[in-house]
Formats: sequence, structure tokens, C-alpha cells
Amino acid sequence: MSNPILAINNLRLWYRTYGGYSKVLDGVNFRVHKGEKVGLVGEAGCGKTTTMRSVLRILPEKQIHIPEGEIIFQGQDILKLRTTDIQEIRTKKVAMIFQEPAAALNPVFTIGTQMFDIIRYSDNTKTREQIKNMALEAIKEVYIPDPERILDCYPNQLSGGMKQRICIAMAIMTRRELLIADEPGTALDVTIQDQVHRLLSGLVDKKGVSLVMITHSLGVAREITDRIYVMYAGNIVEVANTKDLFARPLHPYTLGLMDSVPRLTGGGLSEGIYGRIPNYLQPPTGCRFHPRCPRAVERCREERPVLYDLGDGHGVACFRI
Ligand SMILES: Nc1ncnc2c1ncn2[C@@H]1O[C@H](COP(=O)(O)OP(=O)(O)OP(=O)(O)O)[C@@H](O)[C@H]1O
Ligand code: NI
Repeated sequence: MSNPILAINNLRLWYRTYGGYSKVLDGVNFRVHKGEKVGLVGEAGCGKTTTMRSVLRILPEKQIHIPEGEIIFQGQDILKLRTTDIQEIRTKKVAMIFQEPAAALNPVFTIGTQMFDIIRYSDNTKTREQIKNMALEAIKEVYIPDPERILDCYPNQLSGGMKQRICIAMAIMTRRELLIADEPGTALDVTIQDQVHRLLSGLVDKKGVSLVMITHSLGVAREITDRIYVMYAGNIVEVANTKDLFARPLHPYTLGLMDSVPRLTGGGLSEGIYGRIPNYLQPPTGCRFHPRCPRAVERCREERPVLYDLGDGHGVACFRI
């Protein structure tokens, strides 16, 4: 395949807390190619948001420590960029759509004002009329009727689903290379969430932009993505083309996630996989999944499995497959 537009290499990231360093990301490797739709899947707290926020450098910088790793975006290491260059990436190259649309919109400005600002930041040569037309066009693309009226609305005049659509419109109305969607619509009810996912997926195809879809649901990732990374406790434990992952899931954690779909309210992940994400202040030795793993043996406690490639880009980090 061509060079990836995003390559996260061996990223380790710790949070400073009162109890010491919380060692969350433990050597994450992650790639996105041009036009690709990639899923990042795992339970709550496994580090999905941390990984993707680090790409935009929107983590609280004073509270984090990065002992190792690089984040190469279009050939540059994001971790080494100056703030002004990061700003350039945020306004022109990469957009993020958040879980909670209300939090992404400023309550004191109209939708129009906020959309115009984004367009102006990305390209200051446009006339007022061109800017307005771009905003109207984007609102039409997310299937909201009466776009003229929407421009004059404040966020609180719109439903949750409408707000999420506006966030998507804002993300795609100017030319971007990469879109990162962090569980978009999780705050909404399920049918609306579905619509939001489909809308996003369609627009990404239409614009030819790359997508990273963060979700705790393998089912959602299956609907939308070409390739999936499964994350557990700050490690990528399995990666494969979406079809291959469902045809031949290999990591015990992936198997647990697959079984867990109808049992989200139950105690553990599946029949054999109880427990929860470890304490990152004192993460388990060896494979971080070993305390929960039905197949764990002595070696899993002592040695950390690397992700090995079984061919066709199917990688798995487990001694016991
Ligand atoms: N600012 C912070 N300081 C300390 N710990 C943090 C901070 N932000 C996140 N964490 C911790 O990092 C771990 C990973 O969190 P993260 O939000 O990246 O997971 P996630 O996979 O996105 O989960 P979710 O599905 O709940 O969004 C969690 O244990 C979380 O409590
Ligand atoms: Ni998250």
C-alpha cells in the first residue's frame, strides 16, 4: 500500500496523577492510508480517545508525559511541531468530531457565525458571499432542511441529532485530509446514532477523506470501516481488514468483544472474560490482558507479546493463538 497519511509509531503516553504516573498508552502502532476508513475499537477506558487526541495535540500538555513514540502526519512528527504548525493542522488538515456535540459548539454564537469562522480560518481569501454559500452547501450535505434558517440559530435551538449533523458539516465543509470521529452520536438515541454514522460514512466516501472512527462497538466498526484496530489497555492487540477480522478473529480479547454485544449490561465481556480494564498506575506485567484472559499461561505474565503479522495485514499480539 501507499505511504500512510498518519502513522503512530510505538507511542507511549502517561498521565501525571496524584498517585504517580498513569501509564495509559503502552506502545501504540496505528496507520491510516489515504481514503481509508479505520476503526479503533475497545472498551471504555482502554485509551482510544487519548490516542486520537494526541494526534491533534489536544491533551492537557502539562499533565502528560510521552516517554517514547512518534506521530507522523504527512511526513512530519506532530510531537515535534511548534504550536503554530499544530494550529495549521487543526484548521486545515485534520478535523475531529466529538462524542458530545453540544460541547463542541459555542452556546453564545449562532451556527452561522461559528461556521463562517472555521471557513475563514482555513482560507482567508474568500468573500463573505462565498463563505456563506460554503456553509449553506455543507448544511445541505448533512440533510438539514432550511439551511438559511439554521445559520441564525443558536446551538440550544437545535436537537442533539441536528447539532451532531452540524458538527459533521463543520468538519467536512473545508478540504480536510483526515477526519477523526470519537464515538459520534453516543450521546444520542440509537436510531439517530445510526443515521449519524451512515451520514458520516457516506460523506467520507464522497469527499475521499480518510476516517478514524473511535467506537466501543465492533458492530458499528463493521458497518463503517475498511480496517479495524482492536485496543486493550493502551495496546493494539489485533488489527485486520474488517472482513478478515470478522471471518477470523484471533485475539482472546477480540473474541470477548464479539460475544459481548448482547451482554453490554452484564458483569464481564463474555462467558470467559470477566473483570475490567487494569489500574494504569500499576499495569499488569507481560501481556496487559493476562489477568482477564481465559488462555493465559506463565509466559503471558512475564513477557509482552508484540503484534505479529500473519499476512494480509492481519496482526495479533498474543502467544496463545
Ligand atoms: N487528564 C487525565 N488525567 C489522568 N488520567 C486520564 C486523563 N484523561 C484520561 N485519563 C485516563 O486514561 C485512560 C484512557 O482514557 P480514554 O478516554 O483515552 O479511553 P477511551 O478508550 O477513549 O474510553 P471511553 O470509551 O470511555 O471514551 C482512562 O483510565 C482515563 O481515566
Ligand atoms: Ni473515549
